[in-house]
Order: sequence, then C-alpha cells, then structure tokens
Amino acid sequence: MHRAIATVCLSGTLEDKLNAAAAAGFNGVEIFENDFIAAPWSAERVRRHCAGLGLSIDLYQPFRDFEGAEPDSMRRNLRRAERKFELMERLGVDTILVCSSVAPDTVDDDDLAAEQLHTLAEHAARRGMRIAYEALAWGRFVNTWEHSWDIVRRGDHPALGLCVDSFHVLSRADNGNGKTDPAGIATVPGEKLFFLQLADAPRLDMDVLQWSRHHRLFPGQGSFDLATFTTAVLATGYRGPLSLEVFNDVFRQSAPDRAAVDAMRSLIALEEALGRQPEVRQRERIELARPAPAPELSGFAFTELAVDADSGPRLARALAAMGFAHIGEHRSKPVQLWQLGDARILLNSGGEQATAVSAIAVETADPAASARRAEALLAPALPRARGPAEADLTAVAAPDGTEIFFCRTGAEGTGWLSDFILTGTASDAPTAVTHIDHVALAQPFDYFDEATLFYRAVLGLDPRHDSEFAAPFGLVRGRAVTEPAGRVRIALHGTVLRRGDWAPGVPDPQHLAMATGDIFASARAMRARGAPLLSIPDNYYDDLGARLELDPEVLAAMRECQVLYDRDGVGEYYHFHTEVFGDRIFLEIVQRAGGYSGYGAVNAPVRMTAHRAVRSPTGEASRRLPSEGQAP
Ligand SMILES: O=C(O)c1ccc(O)c(O)c1
Ligand SMILES: [Mg+2]
Repeated sequence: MHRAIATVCLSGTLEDKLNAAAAAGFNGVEIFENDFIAAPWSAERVRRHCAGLGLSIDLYQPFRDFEGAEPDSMRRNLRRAERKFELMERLGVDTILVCSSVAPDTVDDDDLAAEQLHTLAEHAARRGMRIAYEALAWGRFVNTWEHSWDIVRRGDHPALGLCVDSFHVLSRADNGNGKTDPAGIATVPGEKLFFLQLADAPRLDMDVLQWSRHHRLFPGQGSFDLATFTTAVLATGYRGPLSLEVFNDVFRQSAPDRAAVDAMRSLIALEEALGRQPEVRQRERIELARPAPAPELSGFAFTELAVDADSGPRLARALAAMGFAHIGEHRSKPVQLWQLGDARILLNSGGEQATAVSAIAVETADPAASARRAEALLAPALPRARGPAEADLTAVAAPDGTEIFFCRTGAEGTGWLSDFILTGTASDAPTAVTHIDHVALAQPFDYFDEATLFYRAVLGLDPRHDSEFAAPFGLVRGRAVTEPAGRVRIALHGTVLRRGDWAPGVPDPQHLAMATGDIFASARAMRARGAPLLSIPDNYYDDLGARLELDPEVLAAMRECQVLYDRDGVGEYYHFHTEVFGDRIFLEIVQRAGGYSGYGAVNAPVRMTAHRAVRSPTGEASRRLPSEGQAP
C-alpha cells in the first residue's frame, strides 16, 4: 500500500523530516502546517524537494475551527480557506484535513455545520481539491467518527469526505469516553473515506487531548488493535494511503532518520497483520508487505556477557560457585563457554564494551528465515568477523545495541557450538538450575517503545506485564516481551523520566535469570559453594509475613535463603540474586510455580536497594549505556 507519514511525527526542520521519510522508504507525506510555516522554503521549493525524493504530498493539515461558525466568522473562514487552497496548488496537494471545531463559540447545529462544509467543498472542488473532515476526540460538539460521518452525509458534496484517525476513534472506544463503534466504519462507502491516519497509544486514563498530543505511538508500540481497525477501513473499499500521525514527546526529540525507520517498521508489521485477516486476504489489489513468518523460538541458545579484566574473573568465579562448568574456548576469540543444565553463558573479554549483556542467541526453528524476517523488518544487520571453522551466525542489533543471534544448536553446519573447542563437560547441575528463564535489559530512555515494536515484529514476541514502580533511583518502567509459551522471555526496563546527575545513568543493572526446580536447594548449594549472593533486609520478610499468610516454615526458609517471593492469581515466584559485577550485571535464580508468568516487579525496589551499596551514585559518566548521555 501507499505508505505515508505526517511531518509532525519526526524531529527537526521540514527538510530533515522529508529527507528522513524518504530515506526510510515512505511514498508520501502529510505536510503539517506548522512545519511549512516555519520553513525557509517556498511552496514550489518544497514541492520540488519532495518530487526529487520520490515523495508525494498526500495531505495538507490541519485546518481548524471551521464548521459551526457564526456568519461573520464564516466569511473570514472562507477567505482563510481560499488562501490555503492557493498554497496547496503551489505545493501540488489536493486534499486538506479539516478537523472538528474546538472553538468555544462554536454553534451546536449539525445542519449548519453540514451546510458550511458543503460550501467549503464547493470552493475546493472549483480547484479540483477535496475536504477530509476529521472528528477530533475532543471536538467541541463533533468528537466521534459517527458524528463526523453524519455531517459529511448531510453536507452531500462529492468533494466532501471523511478523514478517520485511529487515535480519535479508538481512544473513545477504549476508555468508555463516549459511545463509538470502530467496526461500524466498514459501512461507510469507500469513496467517502478520503484519508486514513494511524496511531497507536498506551492505555492511559487521562484527558484525551493530553493523551493524543504527548503519548501517541507508532502501530504495534501501544495497546490499540490497529489490524482490526484498519481492516474495517479497507472493507469500505478505501485504497488511499496508510498514513502515520503520531504526536509523541520522545519522538519529537529523536533523530529523525532512526524514528522514520521505526515508523516504517510499524507499517510493514501492520501490513503483515492485515494480510492475516481473512476479510483482507480475500480482497484483491491490496498490496501488502509479507515478510517471512517468524519461525518458532524454543529458548535461548546462549547469552553473551561482555566482561573486562576485573568483572571477567569475578563472574567466572561466581558461575563456578553457582554450579556452571567452563566447558569450552572459542577458536579465535577470547570467549569462554560456561554451561549448567541447558543454560549457556559466554564470557567475552575481547571487546571494548563495559560489562554488560552483549548478545542474546535465540533457538529458532529456521535461522535463515529468522534472518530474512529481521531484514524485511529493517533490523540493522551486524557484520560478523568470521574465522575459517566458524559458523555463519546471523546477527542483528536490537535498539539498545544488544546483538541478537539466530541459532539452531546442533544443526549441521550452522551449529554455533562448533565455534568452540570443548575442553570439559557440563556438570550434573549440582545446584538444580535447568535453563535460562529470562534476560533483563536496561533500555535507553529514548528507545523503549522502539524496542517493544522491534521484539514484537522482528522476533514475534508478545509484550506483557507492563509495570511501573518507585525505586531508590527513581521511577522505573518495565515490560516483558515473551514467546507465547514463555520459552524466550526478555524483560525490558528503563526510566520513566530523565533525571539529573545524581542517579545512575541506568536505573537498574541488566541481569540474566536462570530457572531452578528447587529454589531453596539452589540457594543452599550455591551459598555453600561460595556464590556472592545478595542479602535482603529483615524488614522485607516481616512485611511479607504480614501481607501474605505464608506457611511459617516456608517464610523461615525464605528468610534463611534470602529468597524473595511474589504470587499472582495463578501461581508463585521465588527468586534470589547475586551481587552486581562491574556495576552493570547481576545473576538471578528463579523458580516459577503454578503458571506464574511475571517477574517479581513488586520486589524490585527491595533488590535495587540491596544493590545500592555497589551502585554508588557518584562518578556516573562511565556507567551510562553507550547510547545514553551522548550528545544529540
Ligand atoms: O492535536 C491536534 O490538534 C490534531 C491536529 C490534526 C490531526 O489530524 C489530529 O489528529 C490532531
Ligand atoms: Mg489526525
């Protein structure tokens, strides 16, 4: 389909925005009026620049406070409109968005609004132009798509049609803010639907104008069902642009090239979702992106930690005490392979990077298909330095820079294990650890929403378990992306607000969590072997005993083993932690019981406070993520 983006989505000048949109592969743009007004270029120059970039100008917007005006204002409004039509002629754009009036002196009279829009359409038609009328969710009187459609119908002019914007429709459908039925859009005749704007948003219980102006997201980053919504629009016969219109405080200050790629990824993923809707699949002549389907992921092949001269030996000692065996050495790089049960960890001391999770390898049913899909979804491919006997592992970069590898352990030829000279064998899991349960990655503030879409679209993981909690260094936001059966879980966390210099650059270290079948046996065995485990204050256990009526023996065992606890409607979660290595990494052991699928977010502030001692808030510069704290 024709993919477009409103200039308001991107940061910078009009020139920056147009260049970024074209570079990301968009076919067209909506010119947001303020971007044009502030630009040093004439309309003709903008038109030429767009043409040179291969961008059509699909919409000029917005034209505000037109309908329901007193006769005197109407004369002024028509004059204002004529000036904009002249400008549109120069720009070479034939459709203008008129959004429903918010003016306090608007008259509540649908017949009057319809008559005035008819007149406006008549003026537009003389120049071969069209009026796309959009109901703002906070319009003075017109604030549902149904109401705008009723007025367009009464206005009865071929040059008068609707603009539907998923935010205005779904924000009202979702929070019970007013009666509206997104599915009903399917009944509008396609020729009366002039334009489609798409935005996602997180579910927030707040004023709808503030929600729209600050928190809109690209499709797939929030909680709206845009596939169903767009299917209803396509059912009308609408074949115009899929156009993104996102107002977002973070994107407004993000590098426009990167944001435009994120935006394009969201449309590719949406088109793919549309192709799965039976109603859409049956219609011909809809060209949709069809990336290779996401192959099934069955777990983590390995996780690689970048270590330095200090953290490397400390981590190696900790892994040994936790029961891991050092079973191999990489053929050409300073990389150690450690294993316990099915949990494999690489310690890589060859890079410049500070101690951190540097790579995650997922077990995929088809590594080549995973790589093709990642490419189709614009994941940046990473070049691999490859030695003669080494597997050709495909890797892409996640938004935070973590390398994601696609592996099939044991597969002929591509087995990554053959990169290692095996020098030992895994012990018999003396500490009951079975596999990697999850990897927790600190996200740079600017890339949190981009990361959600990346993992969802590229790896086919589902976003779940949104949390927000007050921690010693500020408010922390968490979200997990998981394989449906829970075999791959990645927990993302980041700061909710930017902060000054006192708090650490990242709110919480990254960590690697291993699953055990017996949390107390693991804790006792690891402690006996000298693992550097974290101490939890007595206050925590006193509160736990007060909040939950736990078996006194279990509570005593938790206190003895420094195990934290959570439960939800279906199951229980037991977990304990190591100290922090190199400021940026710790290890966790978890036991899930009865289908608990969370991450013990309720306990995170306690654990973070316990880690506080090793995360002194001074001298932070060296502890920021590579992508944090850089000059813009
Ligand atoms: O927030 C606004 O004013 C605004 C303007 C134009 C739009 O298309 C829209 O959806 C919102
Ligand atoms: Mg809009």
